[in-house]
Amino acid sequence: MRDPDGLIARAGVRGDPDRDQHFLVDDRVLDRLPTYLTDCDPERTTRTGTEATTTPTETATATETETAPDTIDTSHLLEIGGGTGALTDRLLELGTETDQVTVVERDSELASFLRTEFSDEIDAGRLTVIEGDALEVDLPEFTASVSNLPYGVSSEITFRLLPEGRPLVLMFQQEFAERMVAEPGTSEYGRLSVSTQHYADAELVESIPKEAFSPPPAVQSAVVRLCPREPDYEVADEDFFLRFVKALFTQRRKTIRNAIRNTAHISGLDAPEMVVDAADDDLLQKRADAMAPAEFAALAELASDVGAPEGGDE
Ligand SMILES: C[S@@+](CC[C@H](N)C(=O)[O-])C[C@H]1O[C@@H](n2cnc3c(N)ncnc32)[C@H](O)[C@@H]1O
Repeated sequence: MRDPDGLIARAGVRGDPDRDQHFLVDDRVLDRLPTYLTDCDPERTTRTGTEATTTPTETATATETETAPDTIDTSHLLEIGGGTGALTDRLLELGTETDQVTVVERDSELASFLRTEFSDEIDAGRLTVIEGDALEVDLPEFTASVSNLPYGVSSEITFRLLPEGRPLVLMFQQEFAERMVAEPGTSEYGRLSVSTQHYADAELVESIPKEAFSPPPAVQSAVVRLCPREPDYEVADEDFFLRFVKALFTQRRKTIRNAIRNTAHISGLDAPEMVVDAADDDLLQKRADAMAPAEFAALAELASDVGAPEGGDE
């Protein structure tokens, strides 16, 4: 296993916080990160649409004809933000000789170092280094991702990965991680919680002190495990649902009744008053931060039916 301080020394770099460069230097944390993947239930990680099983009958049929996987598929791991390769090294160790890792790194000096440091693994076809912005490059068909994300774009990257329906173990700033996993009725609960949990079961599995990084970030970090699954509600128009949730949380201190009326320009609702007339009175008296995801979904379906949402910008 490569020593993280040795990698930084060989790369001849100092992490630049202005470019989201905080390299993990704690071996124990590096060792633990990939292990968190294994706690996702492989039988439930079927969110990518075509494979999803929705009824008991369909599930029974599927298990008769296919063998359900008993472990998470780590045959192609994706890492966003490779840095000097300390985590890349652990991900390569996790797989067999035929498994692959793809790492995306925006910094050309670091990408070049990764190509030199891991030339054997690249030659063996086990590692691909993509130099570029993780928000723009084409991503491979990965089976899972473990990444210490660049915090400046962690939200955008996460919502690029989540719809892919793969198990993810991602490092965030602590406060962001707490908002992702928050439950209704808490001060951390908001649009980020509902949007995240629409795609996956989200769990904060470990807080990481600043000293685990070089250079240390300004705030504590946290690891979130995201196990993909279908939500326990149905929405016909996912884009509208997410836009509607975003709209209602812009008025989190108002009742849902007033929030629906005040945010039609965000949600795209054509007839907000018709939605208010049709919705349940108890629900309309709630505030957004007390609404469970399934309640947002039911309201979004009603709004789709009676309020005629039009396309809008995310
Ligand atoms: C927090 S560091 C993690 C480095 C390494 N994985 C580790 O754990 O030590 C984030 C890395 O992402 C890179 N990065 C920053 N913005 C990026 C982007 N938009 N796309 C891809 N990589 C990015 C940085 O250069 C840095 O190497």
